[in-house]
Amino acid sequence: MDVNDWHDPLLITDASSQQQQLSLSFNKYYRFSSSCDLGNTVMEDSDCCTPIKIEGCNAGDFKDPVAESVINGRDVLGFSLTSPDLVICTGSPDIPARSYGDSPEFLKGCSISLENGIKGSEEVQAATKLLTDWQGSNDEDLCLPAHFELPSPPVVEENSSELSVPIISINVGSTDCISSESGIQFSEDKYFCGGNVLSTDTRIEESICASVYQTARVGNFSYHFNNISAGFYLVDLHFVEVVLTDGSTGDRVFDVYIQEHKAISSLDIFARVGANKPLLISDLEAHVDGEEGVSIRFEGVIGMPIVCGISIRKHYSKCTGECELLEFSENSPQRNSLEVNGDIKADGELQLANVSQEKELEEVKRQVEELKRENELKCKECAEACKSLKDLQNELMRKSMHVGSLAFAIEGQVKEKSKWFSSLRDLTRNLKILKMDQIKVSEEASTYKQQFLADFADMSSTIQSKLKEQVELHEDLKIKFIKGAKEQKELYNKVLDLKGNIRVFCRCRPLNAEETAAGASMTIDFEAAKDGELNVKSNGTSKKTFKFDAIFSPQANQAEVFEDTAPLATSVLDGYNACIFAYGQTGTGKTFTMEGTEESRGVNYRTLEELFRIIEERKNAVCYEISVSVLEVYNEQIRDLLVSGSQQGMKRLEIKQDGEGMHHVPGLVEAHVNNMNEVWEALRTGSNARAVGSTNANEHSSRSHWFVHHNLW
Ligand SMILES: Nc1ncnc2c1ncn2[C@@H]1O[C@H](COP(=O)(O)OP(=O)(O)OP(=O)(O)O)[C@@H](O)[C@H]1O
Repeated sequence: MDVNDWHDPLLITDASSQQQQLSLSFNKYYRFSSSCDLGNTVMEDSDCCTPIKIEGCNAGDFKDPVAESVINGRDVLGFSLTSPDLVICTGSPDIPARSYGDSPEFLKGCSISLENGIKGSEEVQAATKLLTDWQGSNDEDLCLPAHFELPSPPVVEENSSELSVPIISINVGSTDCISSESGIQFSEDKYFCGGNVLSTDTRIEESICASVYQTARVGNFSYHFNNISAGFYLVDLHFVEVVLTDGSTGDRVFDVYIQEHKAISSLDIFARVGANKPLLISDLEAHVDGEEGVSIRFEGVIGMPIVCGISIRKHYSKCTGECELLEFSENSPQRNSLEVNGDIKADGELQLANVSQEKELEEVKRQVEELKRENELKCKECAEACKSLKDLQNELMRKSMHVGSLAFAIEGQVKEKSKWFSSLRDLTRNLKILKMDQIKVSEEASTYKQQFLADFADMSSTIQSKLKEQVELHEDLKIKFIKGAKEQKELYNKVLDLKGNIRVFCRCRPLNAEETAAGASMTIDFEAAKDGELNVKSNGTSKKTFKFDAIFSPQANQAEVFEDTAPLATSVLDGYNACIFAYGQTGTGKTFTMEGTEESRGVNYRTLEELFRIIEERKNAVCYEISVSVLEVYNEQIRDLLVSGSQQGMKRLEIKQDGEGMHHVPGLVEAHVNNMNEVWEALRTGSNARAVGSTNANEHSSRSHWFVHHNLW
């Protein structure tokens, strides 16, 4: 805002808001551009979305209140927020802009009226009006109130007896001299400067002289009567509105200046008497000092001035006053004039009148001083009021901005809410659909359940009968299986019996490095050994023949050797006793054949593997418990190899024979095993406890007989 941009009274109103309306009236206001920057918000014309009412202007005067910055000579300010509050600012229709000017000093004349119930004090308003009038008169000195507010001009009766005979009367706009019914002579139009002549056929019959009102002068013009001598005069002006007869109030408004002092302010003939009605404004004072004559100037405010007749009369009462003041100046023209008038008063009376007038003058001066002080006081009050107005205005702006932002926020919330409502509605609808589906599904489920229960009962009875059949079949099969297995076992063992209870195999190890180095060679004919006959050759001829169940050549591996002993594992699990042992000279390969190496396991390990495989295979039918005992016969003594070294020899072990002819060693440790690892652990414990030594034929020769006994239950 620019503080210097003070203007006409300002009215702020919000015609659209349903809320409390706020209207402010100022004698001045800040001028904004059509785009107002308020804080961070730039309000453009296009932002004006609120219907706007500008008080004091006709609705059709303009469409865009901001774009129309001047209406009928008044400045108009408009701005609007998108908030529901406010805001429109316009110039007051009552006071013309040019009456005030743009002076910042006019701040003193600020008056405030808050139409929402807050009003400025009457004193402030009165002072404001007074100041306004003073400023409007453009007179720095105090003037009579009649100068700044036009009093209702008298509509003089045409036959008024108070009117004295004019010294000059002009029939304005006419070249004819006419005489009125009252005898006044209106001469032809002269003494004018500017304007145009207007004539009409309309006769204003009710006037003192209808012909006077049939011609007129229109425009900005003036009259100068320079043949009038010094003195006091009264001027009568004849008006009639014969042109804008269909117009309205405010179509033609003008001022009249006599001797360049405003004598009539904002005269609106139509407003006073309407159209085609005579209007006589009389007794307008004119004082002629010297040879200047009388000048009358007409100046338009709205439209062009118009006048039909002018009369100038002598102001006798003023002339009398002059004579009173000039009583001792015997040779003066004034005295002569007073003498002519024959109205000179006695000396005493004149002195009394003089004293009385001096007192009146003093009183008037005192009142003027008092009014000046009061004026200053009121000005201060006005300044304070204006400051609070400014604060209020700022507060109002701030509130408006706040309201605007709240409105935005609310709008956002409302949108969000409506979105949520619509989502909720959709969800509710979906929920209803789902509930209906659920009911439908429940009904179907109930139907299916009943159907299923019925079917289930049928199926259950069917299954039970089938199961019963299967159980019976199973039992039958089981009996048959057991029977078959028994038969198979018997047949199998019969086969073993047929093969012989004791079977002897011969395995020949390959020549070792020493033997090869010593030039030794094989003396066995292994081609012939395929049939179980072992020929020992000497010097190329067969020297002796041995018969075995099978003969394994040096090329036979551990798996081939185990193949012929594997069936014994099945026999053992079928309840037969079996014994596998190796016999032979030292270094011939007994340990290798029975134990083997980690890479090439021997008969022991492989037989145990086979045992546990069959146990796993039969676990659903038979439950086996396995224990392992390891003993050594060394120097014709029995040693328990699963007993720790410190306990060795504490108990003497012997081989006993029971009543059934079975041999056993009472007190021998039996280690219960569940898998191959536990068995192998027991065997390794026993192996480590064996008595070993070296012989000429074997570096790690076993010096004992080692038995591994497996008990099965
Ligand atoms: N079939 C074979 N193939 C290869 N090497 C073998 C074979 N049989 C035995 N050997 C080797 O011969 C050597 C002697 O074998 P092993 O210790 O088994 O004889 P042994 O009969 O147990 O001797 P001892 O009665 O003195 O304990 C070992 O080094 C062994 O690896």
